[in-house]
Amino acid sequence: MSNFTPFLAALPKCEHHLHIEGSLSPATLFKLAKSNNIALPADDPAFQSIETLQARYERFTSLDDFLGYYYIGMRTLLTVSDFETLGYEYFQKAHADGVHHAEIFFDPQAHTERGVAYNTVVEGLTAAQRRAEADFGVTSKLILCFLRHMTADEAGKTYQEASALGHFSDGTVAGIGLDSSEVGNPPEIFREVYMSAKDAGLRRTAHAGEEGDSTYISRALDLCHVERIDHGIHLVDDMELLKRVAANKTLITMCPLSNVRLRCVTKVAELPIRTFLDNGVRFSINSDDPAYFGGYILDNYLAVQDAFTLNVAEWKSIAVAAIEGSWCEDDRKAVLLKKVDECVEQFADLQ
Ligand SMILES: Nc1ncnc2[nH]cnc12
Ligand SMILES: [Zn+2]
Repeated sequence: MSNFTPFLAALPKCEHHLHIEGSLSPATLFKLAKSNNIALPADDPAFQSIETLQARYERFTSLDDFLGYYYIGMRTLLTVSDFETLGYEYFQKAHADGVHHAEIFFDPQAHTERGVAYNTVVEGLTAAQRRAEADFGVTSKLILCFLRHMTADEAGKTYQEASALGHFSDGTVAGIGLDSSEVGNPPEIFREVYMSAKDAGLRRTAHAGEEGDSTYISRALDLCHVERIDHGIHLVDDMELLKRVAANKTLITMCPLSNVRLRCVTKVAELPIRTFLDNGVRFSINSDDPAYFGGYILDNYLAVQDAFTLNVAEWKSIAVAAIEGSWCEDDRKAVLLKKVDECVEQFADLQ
C-alpha cells in the first residue's frame, strides 16, 4: 500500500464516465440469467462459469472485443427491479470509494432493441438514484448515450421518446453522450441530435479519441458542440487542439484501467497525464466499465498514483477540476469544493 492510499481513499470524488451496464458483475450476470431465464451463448466457453467469464475479461483485445461481451451481459437485465439493483449496487461501491457525485451513462437502445421499454430502464435507475441520495448523500445525474454503431435516425427516435416523456425538461436526464464502436463511426453522423440537445438546453459529451484519432475529438467539439470529451487520450497527438481544450476548460473524462484492458495503451504510465497536468488540461479519473476492467474509481486513482507519483497539490487540482467540470448545481459544487479543502488540509504533511 502506498502512503497515498488513505489520502486517495478519502479524497472527495466525482465520477463522470461510468456506464451503468458496465457495472454488471459476472456473479450478478449469471444470477439474473437464471432468474430471468435468459440463455447465455452455449458455444463460448467463457460462459461456463463466473471464473471463466472473469478470466476472459482479462484478455480483451480491443474495444469491439469487449463490446461483444458487454452487450451479451446486459441481455440479462429485464425489469425495473433489475435496473434499480444494478444502479444501487454501483452507488454502494462508489460511496465506499469516496464518490460524492456521479454522472452515469446508460444505453437505452441496447435495451429497447431487445424489447425492454425505455421507461423500464429509467424507472429502475431513478429509483436507485433516489435511494443512493437518501442512504449515502451521493448526488447523481443520468446521461443518455446513443450507440454510434446504430444510425442517426435511430438516435433521433430515442431522443424523441425521452423528450416526449418529459425526461429532458424535468431533469430526469441531464445530458446526452455517444458510445460504442468509435472507429468508422465519427461524431458528426449524430450532429442533428446534438444540435437538438443544445437547443433544448441539455448537456453534451461524447466518447472521442479512445481508439479514434485526434480528429474524432475536434469533430465532436466543432460539429457536435460537446462540452466534455470521454477518454480523449489521443488529444496529445495534436498539441494545438490540446492547448485549445486547456484554454476552454473542456473536461476530459479519463479511464486508466479501461485503456489498459482494451489495449489503447500497454500500461497506465503511457497515458498523457503528465502532459495534461503540465499544459493545464482539465481531466477527471473514472472507472468506465468497472465490472469488466478490474476496478472501481479508487482502483483507477491508485493506478494513476502508482504510475505518476503525483503530489497532494496535483491531486487537489484533479479533484477540483472534477467538481468544476460536473453538471451539478453551483451550491452542490461549493459543498464539494469545501470537502476537498478539508481533506487536503487533513493530509497536508503527506510527501
Ligand atoms: N469504453 C467504452 N467505449 C465506447 N463505448 C463503450 N460502452 C461501454 N464502454 C465503452
Ligand atoms: Zn466509456
